[in-house]
Amino acid sequence: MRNALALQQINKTYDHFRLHDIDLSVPEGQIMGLVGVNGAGKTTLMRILMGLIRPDSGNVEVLGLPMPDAQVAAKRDIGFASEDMRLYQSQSLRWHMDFVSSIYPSWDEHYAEELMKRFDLRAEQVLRGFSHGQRVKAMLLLNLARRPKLLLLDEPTTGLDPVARSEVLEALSDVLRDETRTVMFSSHNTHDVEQLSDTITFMHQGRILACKDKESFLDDWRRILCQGTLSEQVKGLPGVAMARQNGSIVEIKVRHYRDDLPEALRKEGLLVQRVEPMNLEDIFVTTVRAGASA
Ligand SMILES: Nc1ncnc2c1ncn2[C@@H]1O[C@H](COP(=O)(O)OP(=O)(O)OP(=O)(O)O)[C@@H](O)[C@H]1O
Repeated sequence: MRNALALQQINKTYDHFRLHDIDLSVPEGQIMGLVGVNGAGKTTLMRILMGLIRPDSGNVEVLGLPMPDAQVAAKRDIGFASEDMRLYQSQSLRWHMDFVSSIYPSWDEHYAEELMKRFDLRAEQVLRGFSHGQRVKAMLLLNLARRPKLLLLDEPTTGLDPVARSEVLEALSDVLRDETRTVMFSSHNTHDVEQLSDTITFMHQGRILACKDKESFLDDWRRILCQGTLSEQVKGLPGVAMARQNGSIVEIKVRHYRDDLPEALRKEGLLVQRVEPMNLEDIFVTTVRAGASA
């Protein structure tokens, strides 16, 4: 399968931040969710993919074209929605739709009308009067109706109420049905990401901590509850990412869980009471706090 985007050994340094040796690729037709806390570097990565920022080193290829050098050609087939993209406040949604359709021959008016109904937007309304949620939906409509080969969505669900969020997530999952379209979207919210993504990437402090499909994350991690006293030896057992004493209970979170771990814990004087799966949010938070790869 061909890659829709590929980043190789990307570095970018700002005064107080650095993207470190980013290697990341997304095959055509896949949905990649990029999860990271504030300041992780998600927007910087997306801007590099769009050719808006030139990395200090490394190679960027988007839809088979080198970026930023071929950005004019590549952008014909990329949709990019981010909060800081400005719409014209004094113009209506219809004006924006006409404007975008005049530039992009791939504009699908039928799909645009369908999205307008689904998002409950009015074409004649002037953007100044739009709420935050309506603005996000308008931005998505303008990008989705172009039917780009690659969609880059920077935090499309941030700041939306629960209803608007589910409408946006539904529209995005419809995009999934088209196997020729690739989507990369960023979020703080693991729930949104796990609903939509084939592959999930954890990013923190400018580094990729992990990149795999959801099932692999869930298979790998376990939370173990034991009775007893936590020792340094337990913290040093293979795979232990977090261990803490809570009264008489010891809680342990483990990556690369192996069936022989309960026996190793018993040898350290702990009485294992429960071994349970972890959800993606817990895995993400534990990974970030452990500061290691998942
Ligand atoms: N042009 C710039 N000059 C200096 N520093 C920058 C610049 N752009 C981004 N940064 C810094 O890079 C870091 C990563 O920012 P970025 O916006 O990529 O993170 P993010 O993961 O998208 O965060 P958020 O979730 O808050 O949007 C931040 O510390 C930010 O201050």
